[in-house]
Amino acid sequence: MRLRNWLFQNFREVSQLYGFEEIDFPVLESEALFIRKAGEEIRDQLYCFEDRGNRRVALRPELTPSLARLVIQKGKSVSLPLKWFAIGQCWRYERMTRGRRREHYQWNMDIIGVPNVTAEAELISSIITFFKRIGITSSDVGFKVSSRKVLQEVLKRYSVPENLFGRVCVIIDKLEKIPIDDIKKELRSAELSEEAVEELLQILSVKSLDKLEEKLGASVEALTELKQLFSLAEKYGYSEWIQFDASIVRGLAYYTGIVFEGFDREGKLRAICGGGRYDRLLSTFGGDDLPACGFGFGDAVIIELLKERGLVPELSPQVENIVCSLDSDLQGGASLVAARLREKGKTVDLVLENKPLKWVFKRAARINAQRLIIVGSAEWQKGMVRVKILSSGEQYEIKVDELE
Ligand SMILES: Nc1ccc(Br)nc1
Repeated sequence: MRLRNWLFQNFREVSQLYGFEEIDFPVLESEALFIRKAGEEIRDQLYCFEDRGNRRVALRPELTPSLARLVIQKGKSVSLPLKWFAIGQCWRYERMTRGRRREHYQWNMDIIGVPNVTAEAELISSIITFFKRIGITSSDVGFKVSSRKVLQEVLKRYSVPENLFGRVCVIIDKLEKIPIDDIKKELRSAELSEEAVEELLQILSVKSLDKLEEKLGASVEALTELKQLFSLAEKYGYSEWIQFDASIVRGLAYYTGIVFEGFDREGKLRAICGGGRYDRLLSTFGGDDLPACGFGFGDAVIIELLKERGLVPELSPQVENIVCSLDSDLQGGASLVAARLREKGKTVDLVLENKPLKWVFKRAARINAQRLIIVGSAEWQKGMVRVKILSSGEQYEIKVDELE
């Protein structure tokens, strides 16, 4: 819990550093919010059920659909751009045999109402700021960046219907996760011609913007946007963190433009975070479309990375005072001393039972108390208590009123 609080504190401080407002949504939503027909894993693993009102509901697997619903609900009552962040528990339903977690926490930052790539550049910058705060450098982690407009351009040239776009992206996202022949089979089952499949896989292997320009031509929007993003990255000073990689499409069907994911350069871990532009999501829920982009950053892989790099912080419990009485009829005195110290904002662990001093010293060490305050009858008669500084062993008597 201390490690989680430390992580979330950093999420929050970075979000506030970038001027984002915190929001939250219900963990339980209508199942319909997450029903998409693009064959996504997030759909297959939906933690859904029927509630006592016979409603189909689900524990949210991600936060973005709830954010979209909230933007629509707020409608004209909020002024754009919206810069919102949330840290929320998300769920999936997997068989326990897989031994994987069913719940995790995700930090999300989203910018609603900004159509140009300055929004994506800002989001990537915020994640890099987070990494730097916790000691992760560009030699530990990088970002693979691409745009789904690359795929869209290819599909258009092979007249693949628009409504297949999300599904094709979800299939492509499985590259390097399932055999290439299965990818080809799934693409063919999505009615892509043999030629379209080959051209698609060809373009996905492109690793430089120059090469992409050779393939697609300089005027293609995908290219101009990516060039803008890389030029902004240079101004932010984070060029060494990002690289173009056409194979990055991300596995969520609703992305429509720039997509990015944070990866560990040693290649041992799954993606650390990911996000992108989703300009068409609001209309899928009956709202008017607004330009939108955002990312999700889970609390699991980052902890594995910190462990790999020996960067997990030492977060021992810390309390300033432990207060005890030497006999049960002085328990009230101990409570009074504790109350006085707490009124002054001092943290106190009050021993609540009549325990021998040996037990108190053990507990003081376990909770890392700085000071032991003993209420004993002799001192109490004089309105005093005995104080022991646990690090130095120094001890002295002091009037209760002078305690601070
Ligand atoms: N979407 C999702 C939810 C929960 C976990 Br654990 N992983 C992914």
